[in-house]
Amino acid sequence: MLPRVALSPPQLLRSMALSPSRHAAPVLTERCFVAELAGSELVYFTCWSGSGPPAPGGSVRPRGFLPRPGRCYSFCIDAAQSLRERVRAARLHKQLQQKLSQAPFGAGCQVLPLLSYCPTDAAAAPEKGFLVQVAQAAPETERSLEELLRLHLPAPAHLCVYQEAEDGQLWRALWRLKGAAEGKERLGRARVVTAPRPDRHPAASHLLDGAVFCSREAARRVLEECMALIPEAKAVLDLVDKCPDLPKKGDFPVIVIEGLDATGKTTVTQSLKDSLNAILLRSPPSCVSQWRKTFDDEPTLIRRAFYALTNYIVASEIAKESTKSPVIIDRYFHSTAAYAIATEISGKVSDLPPLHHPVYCWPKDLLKPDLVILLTVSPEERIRRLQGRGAEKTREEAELEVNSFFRQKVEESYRRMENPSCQLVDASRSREEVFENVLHQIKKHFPS
Ligand SMILES: Nc1nc2c(ncn2[C@@H]2O[C@H](COP(=O)(O)OP(=O)(O)OP(=O)(O)O)[C@@H](O)[C@H]2O)c(=O)[nH]1
Ligand SMILES: Nc1ncnc2c1ncn2[C@@H]1O[C@H](COP(=O)(O)OP(=O)(O)O)[C@@H](O)[C@H]1O
Repeated sequence: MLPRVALSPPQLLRSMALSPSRHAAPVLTERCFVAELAGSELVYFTCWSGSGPPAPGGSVRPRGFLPRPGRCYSFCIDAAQSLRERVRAARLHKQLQQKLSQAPFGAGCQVLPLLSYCPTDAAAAPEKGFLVQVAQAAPETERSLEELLRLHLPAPAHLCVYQEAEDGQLWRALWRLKGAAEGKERLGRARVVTAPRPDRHPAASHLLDGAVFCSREAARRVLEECMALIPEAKAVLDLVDKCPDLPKKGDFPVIVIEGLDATGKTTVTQSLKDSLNAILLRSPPSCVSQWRKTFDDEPTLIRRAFYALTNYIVASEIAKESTKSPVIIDRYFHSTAAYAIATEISGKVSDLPPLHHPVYCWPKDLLKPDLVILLTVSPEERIRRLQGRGAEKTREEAELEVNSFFRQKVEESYRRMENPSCQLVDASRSREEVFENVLHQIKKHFPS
């Protein structure tokens, strides 16, 4: 069983918006929340226990929140401070996500990502949790949820229950779950109102070194913390530690081909290898393939640290090979960053961090290629090719297929990458035309 994560009552009471006294001027709670509803719609809300009308922006009941006549629950896992606690909290969140996708929660429950954040302090780490919408309020579902929290969260665990009152208002009750035998105690009740949409997605300021790693050391520290939990972490670190720091690129051209799966990277890179008499590398490299499934099943913090470190392993190969011949790479840092950003930033393209955000910048200690080409095809053409290829999909590839909003966020994140940015090539044409267009980009970049 995973270690427990401390949920201090003050953080919960703070999110309960217990105003100092019922007659004090009503204030919005310190904590606000954002949930990703179906269709990647984000709903921002907070709780209000003041007696007067809520402040502007906090007076409307958030829509799409509570299925009628159903019920809604939520809980968050405290944003731990130390890296060790962050690793354990991330794995606990992943474990709870898996439990909530199984019976007895499966069919009648919609489990939505929830983020709790402090609107007045962007530096305060957001807390990840879940909003569980239940189509038909049923005591056994509530009991199962309470049991899940009692089992995995530190005692006393806390659960928020949302209900519609006779006046049509949405109310949230905060319950402290004591031991199974002692039942539970209601700590307070507050109205749920919309919260002002922040200028930036609450997760944006915590992407760096939480999902997109901007240094080998930052990624390395995460896997070091995992060694006691994931045996393969040590094997990956041993490989990384054999790689020189800051390997230098050789004199031959280093060209990366990027793009969503089935855009034609494998086809183009193979043709480039033959026509340029180049060495073809891939990220992640084959030497870590056997551990990929293990890390693909881990939460973002750990999974992205793994992919980031594999880029440093490839970098040492690039340094070596580019002294002898041109090097073509199938995926590199831009794939790692684009998938991490699109996974961590809920909502749509408009919710991504703005252009020139540091998360789109190349890590200073990662060997930089001369040219990055992004293959783009229409969604329809991509699906056609995927079906034609019949390849086994990663979970993200499956997600790309069903969730066009996720795909659009990955694509847009690729396009926002800087230093180097991506040169776009329309890859929806014939293999020959696409190859000609890629060669044209390369000749433009390397005139001599
Ligand atoms: N290479 C790479 N893949 C990632 C990363 N993060 C997530 N992925 C997932 O891994 C899939 C691609 O894995 P690859 O090993 O490149 O397999 P592939 O056959 O080359 O993928 P495609 O050719 O694009 O279909 C992506 O579609 C993502 O679902 C990353 O940092 N690097
Ligand atoms: N320009 C193209 N036109 C039509 N089909 C293509 C083209 N390029 C690749 N394909 C086919 O599409 C599928 C995916 O191509 P692949 O090179 O494996 O993409 P990726 O490596 O990006 O996943 C393969 O079946 C491939 O034969």
